[in-house]
Amino acid sequence: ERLQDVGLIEVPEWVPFLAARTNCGHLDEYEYVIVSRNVVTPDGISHAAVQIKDGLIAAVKAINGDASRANLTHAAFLLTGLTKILDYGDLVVSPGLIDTHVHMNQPGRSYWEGMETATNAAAAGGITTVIDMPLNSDPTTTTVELLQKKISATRGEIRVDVGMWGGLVADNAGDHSVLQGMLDAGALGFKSFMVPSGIDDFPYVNETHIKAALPFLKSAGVPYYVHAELKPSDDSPGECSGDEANPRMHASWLASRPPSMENNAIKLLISALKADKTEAKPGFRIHIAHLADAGSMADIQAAKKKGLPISVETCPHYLNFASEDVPEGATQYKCAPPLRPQANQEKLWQFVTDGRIDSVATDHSPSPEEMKHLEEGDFSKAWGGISGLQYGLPGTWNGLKKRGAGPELLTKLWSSFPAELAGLQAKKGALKAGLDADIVVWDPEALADTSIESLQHRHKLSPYTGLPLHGRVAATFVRGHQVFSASAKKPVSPNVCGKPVLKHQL
Ligand SMILES: NC(=O)NC(NC(N)=O)C(=O)[O-]
Ligand SMILES: [Zn+2]
Ligand SMILES: [Zn+2]
Repeated sequence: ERLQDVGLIEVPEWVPFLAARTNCGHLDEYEYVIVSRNVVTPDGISHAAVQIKDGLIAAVKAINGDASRANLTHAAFLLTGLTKILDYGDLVVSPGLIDTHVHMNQPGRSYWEGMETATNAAAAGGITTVIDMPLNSDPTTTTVELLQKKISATRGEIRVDVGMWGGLVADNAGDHSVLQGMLDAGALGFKSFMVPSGIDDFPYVNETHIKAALPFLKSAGVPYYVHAELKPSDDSPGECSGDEANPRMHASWLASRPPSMENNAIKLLISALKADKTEAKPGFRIHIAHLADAGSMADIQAAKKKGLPISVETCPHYLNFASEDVPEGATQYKCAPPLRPQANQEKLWQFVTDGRIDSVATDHSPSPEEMKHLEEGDFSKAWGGISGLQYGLPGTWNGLKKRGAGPELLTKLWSSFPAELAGLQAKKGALKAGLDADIVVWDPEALADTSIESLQHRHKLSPYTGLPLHGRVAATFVRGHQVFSASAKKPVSPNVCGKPVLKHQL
């Protein structure tokens, strides 16, 4: 009888037969309905029933007529004939978030974070797919063999789906067979640094390397993710003076990484793009990681206007914290590029709300607390990286809400654009029939739980702790598996419901 049921549902041919018949997570059912008055569909927000079967979205059915709060369950039953109905009332039901910039640090540095704790945090934060950076695992992910090590490391660990970026470094930039090998093994695209990364086996690339790699990346039709900061030129201010020489002040760290470092790197990337005449296949773009300097937006915007394939992300920490407000010695706020002044932050918000910034990602880059040197509070010694994976949704929504934007913008920034960036759009990033049932249910009016008790990260030092941010996650579903439910006794399901997301399986 079940086999016949499967035949009734129209799903694309690539969907494996009986994909998710065994269930994982908090729910026993493999076929059920999620209903709410605020479902974010590609056509806007509506009263709708999302029908889920075998891990996929079988249908999204609009509820016409009486969709009063009390009638939702009944309306969903009439529309679908199913009796397992999760009625979320007025909560927002939207595509799960895709965090394209995460350092999980496994294999090799699981004591910095690890896949289990990272994906637990993702589940609690409404993130259904994490794309892992090729560093700070040890070894880094710069060859086929090393990528395979990382794919193997997911086994028995991951609570949400996990994709991987390959590392494009000085050694392999010109070796297209190595790069192609990583794509064949499942990498979704490549990541480079243009400054020292803090990890010895992840050397940064220069203009020559970038020019050597571009023809390959363009013809392969894969994204090139870049940490865009260039070392200051000889005539830049360099050493800081006066108060700023105090290494316990964030201002000292800020002064050592001026906006010109970002701007020079971005200019170099744009000129390399202009110079390269290889035809770009769809899927190729340069994606500027973690833009902190709002002043660089003019160059990015001009390049976009010329039709160059370039996009840009920022991170919740640049949107929520400003340099002036960082307490003395509070190295949990240290990241690169650094948090910039308040005036810059407001401009970033403007670019997020007007659509000029394409995506938001956490750049979760945690380390053991000792590496933050909190007792000395020395910004020059502390590991650069902010721990914020669990707070991507509230860290973005809180400011969107304040500025009058709706959940559709959150979905664009965190689900639909990231899916397209990583080439996942045939499977993820929207609530529509045939896609994976990756869903987050959240309360836009309630404050997120930012207590240490509910924090899933391995290390609990995070600048978000205790911050009042709107956007409380109620439930998270990965391919139909309910991996998080705020109302469950143990909200994060202990089951390993995630799968690696590999390019050849898309
Ligand atoms: N090695 C890192 O994790 N670096 C990261 N560190 C930050 N952002 O401070 C990054 O993405 O640049
Ligand atoms: Zn970076
Ligand atoms: Zn990063």
